[in-house]
Amino acid sequence: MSHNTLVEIRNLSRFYGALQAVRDVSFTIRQGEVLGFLGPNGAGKTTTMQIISGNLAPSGGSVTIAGHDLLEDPRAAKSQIGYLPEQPPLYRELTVDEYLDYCAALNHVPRARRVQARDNAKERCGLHGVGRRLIGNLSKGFQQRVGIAQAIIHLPPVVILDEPTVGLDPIQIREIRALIRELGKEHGVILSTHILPEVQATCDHVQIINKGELVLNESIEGLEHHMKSASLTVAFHRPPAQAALEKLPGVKSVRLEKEGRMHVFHEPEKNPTDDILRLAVDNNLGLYEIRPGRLSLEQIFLELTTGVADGIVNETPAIPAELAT
Ligand SMILES: Nc1ncnc2c1ncn2[C@@H]1O[C@H](COP(=O)(O)OP(=O)(O)OP(=O)(O)O)[C@@H](O)[C@H]1O
Repeated sequence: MSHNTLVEIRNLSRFYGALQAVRDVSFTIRQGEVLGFLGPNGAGKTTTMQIISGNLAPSGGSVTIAGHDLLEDPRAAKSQIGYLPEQPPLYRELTVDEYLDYCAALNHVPRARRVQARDNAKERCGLHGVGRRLIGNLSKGFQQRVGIAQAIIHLPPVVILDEPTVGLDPIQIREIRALIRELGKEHGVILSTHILPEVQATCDHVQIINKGELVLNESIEGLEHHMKSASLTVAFHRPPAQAALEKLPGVKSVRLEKEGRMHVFHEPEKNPTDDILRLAVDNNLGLYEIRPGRLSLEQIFLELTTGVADGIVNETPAIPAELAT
């Protein structure tokens, strides 16, 4: 484990009866990194988060948190983690201060340091001024801040946030994302979400899980590269059969558009431009346009999780309303 690796997951798996919800998943998180964990419903995100946070036993594999093996030394490993589950564990009848004091005690913050820990967490989460309010009377955005404050009250190196912006309005979403970026400066953060722009707005690294398997593990820069380099738009006066392009090395799929135009999706490491030019010249296809396409994260997500990249975009990707919240 390198000196700034905070979480190391090796060959993690989890069965629910016959269903394998997580399959041989391995990854690491370093200090100062916000990792976006993406996947469609039922992909295995929550199961993975619950295992890493020590709330669910894996069927196989290992989890090491800040040097502590979660299975061999669960108490030490869990003390290094702050966890905001999908349903924040809030007591609506307590005030914010009462609740955070309780969480500090639960996380073994020494009694003499609890007030300082509480004030520090409130400060970082923008909760000053609401310490005496009942949690049940706060807006959803403020309740979510309280949920994040309980996750960081003991200053854990690793913070795990499961869908932290679900149900918030756009202003609250923006504030919580800014808070997550802020947390990422000091902690290693795992952010589970199915909101794609959230990953682009807050994360340094992105992972996509599908049917329990990791299908993408990339830095945001790597993803940008993938977005730019994984497709070509080509147009012919006398278009070839789709199958002729699909046969070229590196080509994954071809989509027909109007006026002899086609989108060619290819392996990122195997650009078929030369082969397409040769095919066009050898067969007199009247090639009049060839240029790199650009995929949106949504298209990469769809391609990896359903095998279909639906359409191609120009430099400003269009994101459907339900994903763009
Ligand atoms: N306690 C359980 N018992 C049986 N099956 C479960 C249990 N929890 C989850 N599953 C199944 O395991 C798979 C992965 O579920 P999980 O909740 O980890 O996915 P997810 O990616 O978090 O989905 P979502 O985005 O819908 O929350 C799903 O098929 C789900 O139905």
